[in-house]
Amino acid sequence: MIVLRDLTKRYGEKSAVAGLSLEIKPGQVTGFLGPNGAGKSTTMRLITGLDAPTSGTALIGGRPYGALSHPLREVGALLDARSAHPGWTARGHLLGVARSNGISADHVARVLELAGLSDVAGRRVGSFSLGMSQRLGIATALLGDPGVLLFDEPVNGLDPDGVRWIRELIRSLAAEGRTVFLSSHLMSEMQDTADHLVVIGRGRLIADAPIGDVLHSSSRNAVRVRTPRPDALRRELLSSGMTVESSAPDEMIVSGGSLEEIGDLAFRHGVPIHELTPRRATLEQAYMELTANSLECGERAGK
Ligand SMILES: Nc1ncnc2c1ncn2[C@@H]1O[C@H](COP(=O)(O)OP(=O)(O)OP(=O)(O)O)[C@@H](O)[C@H]1O
Repeated sequence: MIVLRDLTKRYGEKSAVAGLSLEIKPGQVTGFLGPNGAGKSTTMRLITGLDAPTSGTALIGGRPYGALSHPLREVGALLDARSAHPGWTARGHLLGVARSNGISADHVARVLELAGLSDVAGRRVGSFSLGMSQRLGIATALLGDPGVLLFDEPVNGLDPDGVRWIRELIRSLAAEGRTVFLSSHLMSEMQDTADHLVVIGRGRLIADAPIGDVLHSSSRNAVRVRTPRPDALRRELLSSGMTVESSAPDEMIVSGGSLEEIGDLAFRHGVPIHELTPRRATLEQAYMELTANSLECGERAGK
């Protein structure tokens, strides 16, 4: 479990993270979203002790990173894929990290295998593609078999096979009961991977909710209706306060009412229905609405 309490980081006049309080729970994948510059990487750096907060706390299993006696056994992080020294081999890099963290060398072969790097373990890291470097970063994060994992843009540079591999790995790590905190700008990937979402903007919390709730709250959820009497149905839908958009002569997209409400209304007025299909909002649509609103609020608050 990761607990943030009023976490704040200022760089000069600028607040990169501004009073963030939340709990990132074990046994699920928590997706971390926000526009460029929202403060995601800074938050991850504060959690992993790479930067010190201006005020507030970031706790892993109840303690700040600096108080962990064997940090890599408690928290693994992929924050910068190119952080390994280019002159080392992949195996040499992992052995060095294992040694300095009191982790048995046996774990090196295990994570090389897990990350699909066994065949290139003797190659210098400097010759690695971005995708191979991402895999090495993930192997390093998993080296101490930690209960808490942070991944900042882990699919960056991976090919479609690699993207699927990391999605399945991340899901299995959460299924094992670990705390997994994942940032990505790829909304479709996040929609497939995360159980819970934390959205921030300008360093402040915008949403902290199960992904289903975030999707459900979008105004882009609608119902597609086909009827041979569109004018009659439109009149009744509009007078019930719903919004109607025509998509074809006999077809309309209705928002502001559930499938059941629309079906019942049509039945009451004797309008035949040929199709009634829910049109679910995508995470991208829900996210755009959430972050657009936050910008408006931020601008209003700044006036
Ligand atoms: N070392 C630093 N010195 C000064 N400002 C910084 C520093 N690190 C981050 N910032 C600023 O803090 C804000 C948050 O940056 P951060 O990198 O955490 O955002 P992010 O959400 O990770 O963005 P992205 O999606 O682009 O990676 C930005 O305005 C950034 O310019």
